Amino acid sequence: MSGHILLVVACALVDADRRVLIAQRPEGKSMAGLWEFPGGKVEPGESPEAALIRELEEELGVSTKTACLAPVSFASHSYETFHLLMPLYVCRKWQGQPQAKEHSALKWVRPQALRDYPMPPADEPLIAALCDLL
Ligand SMILES: Nc1nc2c([nH]c(=O)n2[C@H]2C[C@H](O)[C@@H](COP(=O)(O)OP(=O)(O)OP(=O)(O)O)O2)c(=O)[nH]1
Ligand SMILES: [Mg+2]
Repeated sequence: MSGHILLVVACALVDADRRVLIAQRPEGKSMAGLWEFPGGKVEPGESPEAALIRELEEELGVSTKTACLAPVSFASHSYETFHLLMPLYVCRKWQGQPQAKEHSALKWVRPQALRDYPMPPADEPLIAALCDLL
């Protein structure tokens, strides 16, 4: 374990068929090419829910509200330069059609198929939690 704790919030959007939205990290970013749950860093003075609502708007162009965000689990993982603490929420109700505004691709996948997509190491335990829930 090295460095500071980085607080990142992430969201599994779940559609009517119980599929989950994953997004591919673009070239030029760390872990480029890996598939992740949309989300990002919580800014100073921001609540996790407000940060997630902001990130969903910025990254996907969808809007939702705190009442539509349900906590599922969290990731706690040591990367080389920071320790990631990442609450994962599920959201089943939002407005707008998700668009890849900051990612190179989006994909709706069944929970059991998440294992077929390379994800950051921190996300591994979250897949099981989602499979249990959905
Ligand atoms: N959003 C997201 N980040 C993840 C996941 N798994 C994982 O290890 N991370 C890591 C990657 C990054 O080191 C960190 C935050 O992601 P990020 O750099 O895209 O943060 P951000 O959206 O605020 O983007 P930026 O403005 O800093 O570019 O969390 C995940 O499933 N979703
Ligand atoms: Mg992000």
